[in-house]
Amino acid sequence: MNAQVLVVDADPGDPRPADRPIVDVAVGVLIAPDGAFLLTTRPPGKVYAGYWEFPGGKLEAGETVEQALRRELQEEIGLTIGAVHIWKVSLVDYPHGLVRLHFCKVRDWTGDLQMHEGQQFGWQHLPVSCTPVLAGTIPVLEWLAAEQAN
Ligand SMILES: Nc1nc2c([nH]c(=O)n2[C@H]2C[C@H](O)[C@@H](COP(=O)(O)OP(=O)(O)OP(=O)(O)O)O2)c(=O)[nH]1
Repeated sequence: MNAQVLVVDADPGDPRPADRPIVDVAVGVLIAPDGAFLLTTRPPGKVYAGYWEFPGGKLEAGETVEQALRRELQEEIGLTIGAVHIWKVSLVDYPHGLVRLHFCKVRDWTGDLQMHEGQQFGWQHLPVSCTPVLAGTIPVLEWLAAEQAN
């Protein structure tokens, strides 16, 4: 595995197989006109429940990243999104699986925000006030900070 993989909660006594399948995930970085971005908590019953992340979910068979993002944001938070700009892709090695995260910027949407899975949500600016943030999500905050510094 190359150096660009973020390894999370590694257990030296229980190495992970090198040939695990990669699970693709579409993630929405929803940015409001005032620059605030939406974070939500992982729902009860999921791995890392209660951790803060950007809304999104796994691609289903045959879906593009954009299609999956549209479906997930409708299902999870009740929003119909407009244009999707694929921004960054990262690979994260968790105990539960190896995921490839496709972070997409979204600046327009319609609908009322509804937490269909019992999540909490917050419109955040940097530095974020919510904690804990999911390990695979922390780099996004760094990318946003780097953009703001430019
Ligand atoms: N949505 C989202 N997932 C993230 C982020 N950062 C990060 O490492 N992940 C990881 C956590 C999970 O391993 C994976 C998302 O899988 P998930 O289980 O939440 O996806 P899903 O909603 O399709 O869930 P399900 O079908 O298993 O119910 O991506 C992020 O910012 N947002």
